Amino acid sequence: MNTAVISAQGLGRRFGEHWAVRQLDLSVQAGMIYGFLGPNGCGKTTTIRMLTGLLTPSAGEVEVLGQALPAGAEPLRQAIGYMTQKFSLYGDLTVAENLRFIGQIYGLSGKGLRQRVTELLSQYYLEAQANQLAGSMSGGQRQRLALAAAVIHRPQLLFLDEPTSAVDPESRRSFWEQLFDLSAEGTTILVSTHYMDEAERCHRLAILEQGQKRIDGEPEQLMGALDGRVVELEGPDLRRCKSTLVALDEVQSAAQQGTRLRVLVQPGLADPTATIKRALPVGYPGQLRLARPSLEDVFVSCTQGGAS
Ligand SMILES: Nc1ncnc2c1ncn2[C@@H]1O[C@H](COP(=O)(O)OP(=O)(O)OP(=O)(O)O)[C@@H](O)[C@H]1O
Repeated sequence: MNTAVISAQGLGRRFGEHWAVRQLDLSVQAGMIYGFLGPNGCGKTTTIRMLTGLLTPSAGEVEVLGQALPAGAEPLRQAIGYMTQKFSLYGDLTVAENLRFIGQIYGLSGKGLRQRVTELLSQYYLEAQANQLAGSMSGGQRQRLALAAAVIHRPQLLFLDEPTSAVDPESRRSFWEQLFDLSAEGTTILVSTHYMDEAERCHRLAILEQGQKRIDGEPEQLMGALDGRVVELEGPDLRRCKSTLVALDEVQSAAQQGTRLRVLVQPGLADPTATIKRALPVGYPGQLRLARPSLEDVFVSCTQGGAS
């Protein structure tokens, strides 16, 4: 895993006066599942559209699968798969007809096309729906069909733009199993999401906010870098504790999770639990302990804490 299939320097895109993506440097190695994590409007779709050659950058250099963009957009199109946020297949064609149609666009025909459609129907658990109109399927079935269509031509590189935003947790889990299967076969995957649990499944990820990359790395490393900075408080009156604690210079943020308050302290603090204890009312009966950092903590530490 040491060949960059996506490489960008200073990539940017402006709409009028507004920079939707700014100064983005990116390197995605072959075989990797690379995640873009960020809230709505942070520039995930705009970046993916530039990397697929569909949108011309306003600034920067970008090379995907050896093609400099936008010049190499046409040859690139045959080598990549792209699953957009919106269901873009034909609701009035059946599942099998949709796959045959997309297969033909990618130059498959005859026995090869029939075999590939049969294979995909089985692999993506769509055999029972083969003759059903795509428009009448459930969210999870549509999403499996969209993924099957995106990989019909066995692309080396697959772009998925918030692929699971409209499906239930069970469908999301099985969708990710399919992504790991594709990755194990050597497909490089770039996936955007605003779900922390999905981002944590990626080999590597970038956190985007307001069109800029705030941080990137392996999820475990990013979380490990916050060791010793997350304190969990369990006790009564957490709303009032929160307003007291966020007013401290030593505290970067605090967020309630059920019966607990997670407090992220500034880097370099010698004894975070003691600092927090001192700030709480004398005799406050709550429990304080250092907690294992989560990806949400990473997100809060490197952004303005905007809700995703
Ligand atoms: N064609 C366009 N014309 C003008 N502004 C645009 C256009 N496309 C995107 N933008 C703006 O660029 C910013 C980034 O949008 P983008 O769709 O890339 O974000 P996103 O992270 O994919 O969010 P979402 O998940 O909501 O699609 C937003 O402020 C959006 O309004």
